[in-house]
Amino acid sequence: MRTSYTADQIRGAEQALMATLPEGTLMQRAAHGLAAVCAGMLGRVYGSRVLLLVGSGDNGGDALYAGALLARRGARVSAVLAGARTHEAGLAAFLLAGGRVAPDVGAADLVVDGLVGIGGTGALREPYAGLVERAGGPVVAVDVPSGVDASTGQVAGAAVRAQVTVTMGALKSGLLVDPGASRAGHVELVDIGLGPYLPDPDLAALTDPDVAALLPSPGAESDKYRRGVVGIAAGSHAYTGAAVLAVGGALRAGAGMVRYAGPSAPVAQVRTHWPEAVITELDRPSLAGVGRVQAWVLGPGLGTDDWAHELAAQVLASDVPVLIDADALSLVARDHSLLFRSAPVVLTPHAGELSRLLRVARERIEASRLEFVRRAASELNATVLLKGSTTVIAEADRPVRVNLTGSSWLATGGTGDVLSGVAGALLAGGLSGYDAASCAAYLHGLAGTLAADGAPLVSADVATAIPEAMRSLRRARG
Ligand SMILES: NC(=O)C1=CN([C@@H]2O[C@H](COP(=O)(O)OP(=O)(O)OC[C@H]3O[C@@H](n4cnc5c(N)ncnc54)[C@H](OP(=O)(O)O)[C@@H]3O)[C@@H](O)[C@H]2O)[C@@H](O)CC1
Ligand SMILES: [K+]
Repeated sequence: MRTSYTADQIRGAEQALMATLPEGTLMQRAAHGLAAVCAGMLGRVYGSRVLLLVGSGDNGGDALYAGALLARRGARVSAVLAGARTHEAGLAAFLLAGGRVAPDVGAADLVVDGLVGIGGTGALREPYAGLVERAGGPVVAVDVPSGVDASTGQVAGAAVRAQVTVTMGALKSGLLVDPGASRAGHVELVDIGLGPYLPDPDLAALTDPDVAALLPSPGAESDKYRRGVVGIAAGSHAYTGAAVLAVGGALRAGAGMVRYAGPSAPVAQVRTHWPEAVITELDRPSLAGVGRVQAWVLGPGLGTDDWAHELAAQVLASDVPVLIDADALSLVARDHSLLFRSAPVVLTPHAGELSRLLRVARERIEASRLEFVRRAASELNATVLLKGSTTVIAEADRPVRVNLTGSSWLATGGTGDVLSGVAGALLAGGLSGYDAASCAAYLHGLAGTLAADGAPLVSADVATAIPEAMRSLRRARG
């Protein structure tokens, strides 16, 4: 499990640790870690040109001490002092090591962004914003890319786009969530001894062994019912493919059995593609005769007419967990009373769907994914998986989970339907909504990477690659 923290949480831990150590120790640890990463990026330190962008706080101090270490190894290091004041001891060490102060940015083999760290607030002010825009060359950001909110990943104006971010003590949440995450590049963590002082994390991200340990696997006693029966209420005369893809996702993710219920057109398609599914053709929106399931997937391609509303109401009146996706999210956005139930609900919106559910502009959601996924989980009393450039999963009183797998090739029609089916299989297999949603996002991202392998994919390929993704996790676990 990887964990991350807000700026305030980091500050609290740093203060507690600092109280046990001689003054300046932490900054020295930070600077040594930073200089080592810079040296690695430069390859040959001697004779290389390094430019430090130095702000008024301790983030600038880290950069100056690291610059001093590089200067002592023969780098030509210059520093633009951008703040109204500069870390005094850091500047003295830098000048003593042969560093020089420059009036403005110039050509460099490496730029070190020490403008602001966890003390930054709001959009970068001048002269910082201009420096960020003028500086050329590969950038290593100190602690967080300047202009990215360390706690939320929000970017309010100009912001550094780093190749590498060297972060001190623990990950900051803004490095895991877009738009901040895509500004951070590769993140290197420098251990400064903060571990014992950190509180419960703000965010958590599952890794291969976590997901391998959570996934249900059949034992000697298993049969199709014990492994979990998933019901899929999806598809319509207009949209048949969504039903095929959701059923495929559920089957490939290891459902003991999939029961599909829908009208004749998608039934014909599902029957052709998935002889494994047990099918009920519906001539009216009723679940009578569909049989017992352990979880429902509701919504892909369902439509939003009265027929769809009635079927959704019946599914949601059941006493098993329900995953609500796509058209069913629109139905719920129009009629929140559909969500009044005691069994678990998992919602899987993208930003546009969440904007309808919360009645908040889509742009605001995209700029502030953490805030709105948390709000949705608490207001709608559900597990909420917000899809997008960073997929995040929220449930009341739990750390938000951030999904770290995925490929840009997954941004294609139908992949969400596969994700619903995968999550439905995991719910039926007994995972909680929180674990089912997080593991489904992880497997789906991994399967997307395997299926794409650097080239376009279609959504059916993602379902096909789910077993390979599971095998790769289990191999990693040994
Ligand atoms: N504490 C520790 O133990 C350790 C800390 N460490 C390091 O210290 C960093 C935190 O240092 P910090 O607290 O001095 O804050 P920091 O981010 O450097 O700058 C804050 C100043 O920036 C300014 N400013 C703010 N927003 C702005 C904006 N939008 N646009 C322009 N300017 C803006 C504002 O200054 P003002 O403008 O008011 O003069 C504010 O006072 C941390 O990230 C890590 O790198 C490590 O060495 C490990 C040990
Ligand atoms: K920085």
